[in-house]
Amino acid sequence: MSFMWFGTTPRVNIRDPELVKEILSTKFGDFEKPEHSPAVALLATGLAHYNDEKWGKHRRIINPAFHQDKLKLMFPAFSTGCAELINRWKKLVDSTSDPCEVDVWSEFLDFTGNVIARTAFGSGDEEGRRLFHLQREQAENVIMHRNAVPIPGCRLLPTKRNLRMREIDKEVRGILSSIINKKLEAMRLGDARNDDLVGLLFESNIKLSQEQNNSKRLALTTEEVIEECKLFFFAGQETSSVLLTWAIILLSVNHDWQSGARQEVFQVFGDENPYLDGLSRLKIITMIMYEVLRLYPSGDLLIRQTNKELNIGKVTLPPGVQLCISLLHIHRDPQIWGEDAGVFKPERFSEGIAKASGNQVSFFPFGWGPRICISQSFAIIEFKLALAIILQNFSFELSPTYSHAPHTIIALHPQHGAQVLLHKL
Ligand code: HEM
Repeated sequence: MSFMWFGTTPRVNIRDPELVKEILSTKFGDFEKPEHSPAVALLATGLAHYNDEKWGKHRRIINPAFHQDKLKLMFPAFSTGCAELINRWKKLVDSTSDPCEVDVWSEFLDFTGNVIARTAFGSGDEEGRRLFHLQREQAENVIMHRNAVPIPGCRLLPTKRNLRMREIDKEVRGILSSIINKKLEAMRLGDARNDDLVGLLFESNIKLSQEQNNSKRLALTTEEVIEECKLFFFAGQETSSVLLTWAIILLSVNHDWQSGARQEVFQVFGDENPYLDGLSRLKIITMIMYEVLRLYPSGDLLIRQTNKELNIGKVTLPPGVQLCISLLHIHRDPQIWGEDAGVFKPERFSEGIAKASGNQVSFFPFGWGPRICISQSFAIIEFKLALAIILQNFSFELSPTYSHAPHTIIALHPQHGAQVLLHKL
């Protein structure tokens, strides 16, 4: 445990798996996620109203969106997104020379954004696509905001960027309100689909209201549903695109693993389009995914803030202290993973996560405990499907223009892009 200051906030760095377990599994109310800065809040404040005090044990009932049966309904949206990606890459290779250089980072941002747009609002929904572009622009503005020299009150000034951020927020809210109202009307007429996120949110919202004294009032207000939808864009796009990006980079330099994974995909699916049930039979791809998430966890830092005086290990902390859990440090700690902790070795996971991590909380790319990622299954299916289809259609190697510079801006990005050379199979 080490101490530091973050501005005026005291911070404690946590590296010990036992303490990680203690902090992440502590019952609701002892810790909260710290509030977002106002700039990030414009992008998504959903996390703020995952307020434990307000939602208590019901907090997760509003998010059943990614249960296995619901994922089946969403699978066509994943497949359509993948087909579009592959067709675009094929055209690119055909229109240039083979091999063709592609920056997979920006490609995967588009892909995961499209998947979220479809799974959130229904296939081919233009409003979903518009939202995705607006939220993407908003994310870029937030990043520039975070990189700017912090001058107190500067966010309130009517600068070009500040005005644009508010304009985007207004348009996003307008589109989401219209989608939500259309859904409500469809539900009233008994004509609502429940295979997209908004439909599922409403379904669980009504269920929760019924559980709460059979009240007719919906548990979530429209405003809260709007924030929920914004959060899904924010939480679901960057993380998944980062995972696919690092996987392609690592497989570009580990050709034996790339060929092994391709062989496995052909064994399970042949030339057929991958289907949901078959994805769970992809053992090598699962090992690769875990090893990528170990070395390049999409979100590399989890933060909690003490709500009251608490004993953490042997130390008593006052309220208001931030606890920073660095996934990067723990995932790469040689004392836990051995001297080759920094080396890509998917075989570590050949007997599962518990064996690889020595039965301790030393591998937790999706978080751990009560606030674990609600969309873990969604993200895993999206990853396996996309990688399987890419491997069926292309081989790839690192481009000479690629320079390895992982850096954290919200998620662990490749700073200068992720250029690879694609060969059509
Ligand atoms: C590779 C993909 C992903 C990774 C590595 C990932 C990782 C994480 C982690 C580490 C947390 C816990 C944060 C904490 O404890 O402070 C989290 C929470 C969350 N994730 Fe994901 N995530 C991924 C994909 C997604 C997707 C696709 C969505 C939505 C469609 C999503 C929605 C959320 C939400 C809403 C939370 C907040 C849960 C809460 O606070 O209770 N994530 N994710």
